[in-house]
Amino acid sequence: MAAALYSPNHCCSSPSSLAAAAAYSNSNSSSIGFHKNIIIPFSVKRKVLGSVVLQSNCGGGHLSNAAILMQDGALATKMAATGEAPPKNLKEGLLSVPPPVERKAPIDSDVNEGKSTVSITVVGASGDLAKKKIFPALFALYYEGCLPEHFTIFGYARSKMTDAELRTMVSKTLTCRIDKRENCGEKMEQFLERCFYHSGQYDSQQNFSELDKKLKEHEAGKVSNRLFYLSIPPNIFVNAVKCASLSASAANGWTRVIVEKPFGRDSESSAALTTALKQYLQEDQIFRIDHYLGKELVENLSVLRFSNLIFEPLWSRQYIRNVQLIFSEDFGTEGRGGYFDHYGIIRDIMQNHLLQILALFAMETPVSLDAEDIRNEKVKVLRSMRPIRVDDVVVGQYKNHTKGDVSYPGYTDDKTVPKDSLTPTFAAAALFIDNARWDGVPFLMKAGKALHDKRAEIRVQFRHVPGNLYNRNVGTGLDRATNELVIRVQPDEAIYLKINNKVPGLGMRLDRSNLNLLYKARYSKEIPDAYERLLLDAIEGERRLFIRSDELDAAWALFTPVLKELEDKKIIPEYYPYGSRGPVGVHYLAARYNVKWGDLGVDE
Ligand SMILES: NC(=O)C1=CN([C@@H]2O[C@H](COP(=O)(O)OP(=O)(O)OC[C@H]3O[C@@H](n4cnc5c(N)ncnc54)[C@H](OP(=O)(O)O)[C@@H]3O)[C@@H](O)[C@H]2O)C=CC1
Ligand SMILES: O=C1O[C@H](COP(=O)(O)O)[C@@H](O)[C@H](O)[C@H]1O
Repeated sequence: MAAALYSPNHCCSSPSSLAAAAAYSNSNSSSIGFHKNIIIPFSVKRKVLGSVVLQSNCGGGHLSNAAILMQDGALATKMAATGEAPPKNLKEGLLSVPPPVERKAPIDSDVNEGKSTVSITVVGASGDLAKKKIFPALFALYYEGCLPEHFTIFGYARSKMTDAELRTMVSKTLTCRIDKRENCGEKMEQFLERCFYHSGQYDSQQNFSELDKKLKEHEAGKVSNRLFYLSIPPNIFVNAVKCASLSASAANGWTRVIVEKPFGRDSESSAALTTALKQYLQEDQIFRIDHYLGKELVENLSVLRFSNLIFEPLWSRQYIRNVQLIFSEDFGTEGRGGYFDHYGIIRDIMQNHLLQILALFAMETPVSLDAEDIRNEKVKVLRSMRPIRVDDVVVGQYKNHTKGDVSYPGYTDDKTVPKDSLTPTFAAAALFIDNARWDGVPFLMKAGKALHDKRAEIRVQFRHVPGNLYNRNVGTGLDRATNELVIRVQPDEAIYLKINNKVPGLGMRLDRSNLNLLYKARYSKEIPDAYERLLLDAIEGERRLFIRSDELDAAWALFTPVLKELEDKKIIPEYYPYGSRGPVGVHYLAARYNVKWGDLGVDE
């Protein structure tokens, strides 16, 4: 029997391991995979017309190598990324190899073959994000066998720490999704042994040269690739990039820099940041992270739309009445008030996370899944957007609230926030895309902190069924009877479609039900954290989920004028109690466009 095996390049490239896996797959076993010649569990096994396709834990759709077991038992590999032809002696019609999902970005085959190294430096390693997200994500990748064979992780910050102290700090925070898994302790030990620390200033080339020296020792003469993750406040981005680039760039491999948001606070400062970064880096070395693009359900948005015939034909003004992009958190700016007060919720969430989702949602079909093709389509959406009117924006700020014995602080109770701050902790806005597909469709965004629940979702409300035979049975709630598609990004990831159906029985009464794909009911595997996907992508040179500079410019061009107007006019936010549903103004905004917020309805 013939078998076709697909594997991500970084996990599985050895022909002998592929052969072993192929043989194993033929033995009617449960799902398998392979890593460094050792068979490890895989998550998915599918039959494709007599061939067996395996996907690894490291990438799902990010497939790059296909190993083809031929009839005579010989094994050949096909580099999907290079488009190399299948082996000549492959008998025609023997195999059905589904087209690989190509990653056209250069796949670092040297890394996979163990010839080169990847050094990851977390700049700002002593900080909140590094502890909370970056180190746990790196460990999860290591646990899953997704990091290259030769890798080293360095923490870099001003704080004085030894390697051992960094390891202790990191070990305390590895309370990630992996921590209850088999062999977690052992894996963690192995992971920590590959973590080191260097203390230095962010603007000292001398200190970065010292780091370079240490990195070289670990790279041991191999081709070196270096990834710097800037997990530091934005005012020191440029200094750190300058020093890293001039004094610690890879000598003979790639150098990439992940930059955390905020990328400026308006068009001007963002452009200045881009110009400054480009003094030291090429655009293709800069990976601007928007971690919402790494979330599973956001990643699934294009799959849902472009791989299901039933959605794409409805995806326009003809059938969609409005789209809602909703973000809410049930806690305030606790601990981050100093940062937040300079930015506010529009810059913190709307201009990046929600707008990126909107662009993905509304873009035309890209030519391919190639990063540039997708980003080209997103930019077109952003550039087709109508300027936001200040009247189409509602801003709010949370105030203190006591519930029972518990007292919740107001935003300005934070000592790092000025008492008279007008910074919005909540905002809602109506946006429009002036193109043929979306003309006149309101895209309503809403984002807030210290609200009654935590959620991020996309709601698509469809139009009424014309001449609906069943209007009579629906009664006056015609609005409630329209279909709604909900993509719940978090928590409890789900995609559900509200449909009308008949209540069973002899009468004719209509009911509203959900066709519900609840991920935790459908899949036993945990959903990886967004940072895992994005770090892996950066290591692989996959830019699809990172923000290109022209996307960033277009996003700022949309929001800068309205932000300026809100700030110049000193618009006073509507105050809402901590833990409430937010300012009532959002209902007036929605009503102006004949919209009802889906999350505030009776049957959300
Ligand atoms: N925390 C979060 O949840 C999120 C953070 N971000 C972004 O990620 C980046 C890092 O965030 P976070 O970890 O919270 O930041 P921190 O405030 O924790 O700063 C990270 C490290 O930078 C150094 N640092 C802090 N302030 C200064 C300063 N004024 N001058 C020089 N060095 C300083 C400190 O290290 P040392 O003193 O040891 O040098 C600190 O440990 C920021 O750009 C932030 O906007 C984005 C999304 C979410
Ligand atoms: O970028 C940010 O995102 C977080 C929310 O991220 P999530 O993955 O936990 O939903 C938000 O709290 C923070 O203010 C913002 O800077």
